[in-house]
Amino acid sequence: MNIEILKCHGSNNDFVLIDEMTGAYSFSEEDRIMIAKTLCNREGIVGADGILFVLNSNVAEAQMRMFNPDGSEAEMCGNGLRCVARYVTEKLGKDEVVIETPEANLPVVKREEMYEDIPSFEVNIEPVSFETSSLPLQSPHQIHIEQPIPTLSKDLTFTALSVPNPHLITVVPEVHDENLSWLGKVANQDKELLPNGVNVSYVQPLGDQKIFVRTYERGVGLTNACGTAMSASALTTVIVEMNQLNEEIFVFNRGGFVICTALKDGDDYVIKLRGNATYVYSSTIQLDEATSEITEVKDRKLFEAENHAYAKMQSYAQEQITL
Ligand SMILES: N[C@@H](CCC[C@H](N)C(=O)O)C(=O)O
Repeated sequence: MNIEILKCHGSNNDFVLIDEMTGAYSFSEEDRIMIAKTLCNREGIVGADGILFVLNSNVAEAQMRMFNPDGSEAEMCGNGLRCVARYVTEKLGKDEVVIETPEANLPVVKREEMYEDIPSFEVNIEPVSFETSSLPLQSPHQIHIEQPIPTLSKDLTFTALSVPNPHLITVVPEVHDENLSWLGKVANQDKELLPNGVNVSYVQPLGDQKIFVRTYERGVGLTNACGTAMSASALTTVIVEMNQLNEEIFVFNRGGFVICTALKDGDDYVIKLRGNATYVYSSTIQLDEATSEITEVKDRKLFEAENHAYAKMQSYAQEQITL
């Protein structure tokens, strides 16, 4: 099969976007899983942290389905949603649209550039739940905020929340990649504790309304950034009174930065996630269904100017982390 792909990223959390609205595809669920495993493979020709399938919707301007490199489908993807937001708004010539996702129809809007020449979008991250049953997490607590999980760590405390994909957040004085990687693997192997797996994040405070977040993503491993994890982390720092509700929180990561604002509407929280949506290249690939191998890549078009602009933003972000 021939598939037109758009390689894109949010905070260097990179995706392959496939437009099923205009492309004459008729993918089965098995096809989508195979496509995710094949195209995300870092040892293959493309390599990515996930696939964004953009489909028609009966209730919104478009629908997003996100698949991890292991072929599992996620309830939500914050960085990916910004890329889909850009793709759909540009395609329809609008500044804001609603995107259907597995658990919510979410408003997305084009915003002023957060850095020179960086296309920037804001998306809603919701529904948010602190009920342990929403992840689910096997816990003696109905709400698990800054509590230990003895099978994961003797020293750390964790906050569990779904946004609506599942997250465990732990605030640490310093981020150690090896520890996080170990913790992420153990948490995702323990199906009694976390039957649906979990995204695990370390949050390092950097000052007033400023944090650094590193995430082990379910179905992927350590990534440069995870939009839902940064949103869940920002909200967690508000809940533990480290940062302020209704105020912008600058969230730095390995691939750049985003701006999160946690809001409360009655009893419900919602997080606004603002950040880049950058196109890397587009091309057409030929995928052999029998062998699941990419046999040809053609018409590769690199988005040189915006990649150059993003490199500048990333250098700025890395400077902020080390200040
Ligand atoms: N990188 C994404 C989250 C992708 C899904 C995640 N790995 C999961 O399985 O929940 C983001 O930007 O939110």
